[in-house]
Amino acid sequence: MSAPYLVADGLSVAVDRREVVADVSFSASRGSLIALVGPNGAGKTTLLRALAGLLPSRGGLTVGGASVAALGAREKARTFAYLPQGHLVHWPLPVRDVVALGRYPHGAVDPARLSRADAEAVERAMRVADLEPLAERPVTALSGGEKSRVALARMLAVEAPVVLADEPVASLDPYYQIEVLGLLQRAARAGAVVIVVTHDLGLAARFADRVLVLAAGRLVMDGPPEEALGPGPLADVFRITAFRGGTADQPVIVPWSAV
Ligand SMILES: Nc1ncnc2c1ncn2[C@@H]1O[C@H](COP(=O)(O)OP(=O)(O)OP(=O)(O)O)[C@@H](O)[C@H]1O
Repeated sequence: MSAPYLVADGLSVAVDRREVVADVSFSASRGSLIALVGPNGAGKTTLLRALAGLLPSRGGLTVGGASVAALGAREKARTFAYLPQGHLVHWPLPVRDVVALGRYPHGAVDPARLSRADAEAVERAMRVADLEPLAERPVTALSGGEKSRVALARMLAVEAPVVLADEPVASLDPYYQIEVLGLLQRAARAGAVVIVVTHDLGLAARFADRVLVLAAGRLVMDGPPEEALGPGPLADVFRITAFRGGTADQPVIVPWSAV
C-alpha cells in the first residue's frame, strides 16, 4: 500500500451551528476505491464537500502533504474532481462542451479552442463514459441516466488525483451502474484516490476496496467490505439484514429485510 495521500484528522463540519460531521479521521492512498455509505442524513455529502475544500471544516485535512485550506481555488479544482448529486447544467450546450468544462481548472476557458492536451482529456472522458454517440446532442435533451454519464465524464476530464463522486450511479440502469463503478475502479487503479457515496450496499461490496460507514456524522466503521458491511453494522447502522455470499475478497450482499 502506498503512502496516504488524502488525510482527514479529526475533521468536523458545522452547518447552521449544528455539527453535521464530527471528528472524522481516515487516510486514503492513491490506487484505492473507497465507498462512503450511511443512512439518509448521516453527513456523507457534507463530508465529501468538506474533503474537496468546498465547505469550511475544523481539524486537519491534507492532500499530498499540503493543507487543503491553503490551496488556491484553481489548484483545489485541479486536485479534487467533485461530482455533485443530481445537478448538471440548465443550458442546451452540446455534450462535448459540457465535458470540456472539466478542463476549466486547467485553464481551458473556451471549449471551442481547447489545447491538444485538453481536447485529448475530453475525448478520453467521453470514450470511457460511452458518450461519443451523444457528443453533439444538447445536454438538456438527454435522459436522466445519460445526463449522469455526462456529469461523470466532465468530472473524469479533470484527470484529478482525488475523485469524489456523490451517488454517481443513482439514476443509472444496471448496465451503466456496473460500467460506471468499473471505470471509477480503473481510475483508482490508475493512481487516483476515489471516494464514492452510494446507498447501494451490494455495489459497494462488489467494487470498493474499503468502506467508510458514517452514522449521525461520525465514522463508525472503516474497513474492507466484508467487515464494514458485516451483519452487526448493517443491523446497528442501517437497520437491515442482508443475504450474504461470495468470498472474503469478493463479498456479495443483498439487502433483505428491515429490523
Ligand atoms: N445547507 C444546509 N443547511 C442546513 N442543514 C443542512 C444543510 N446541508 C445539510 N444539512 C443537514 O446536515 C445533515 C447531513 O446532510 P447530508 O446531506 O450531508 O447527509 P447525507 O448523508 O448525504 O444524506 P442523504 O443520504 O439523504 O443524501 C442532515 O441532517 C441535513 O439536514
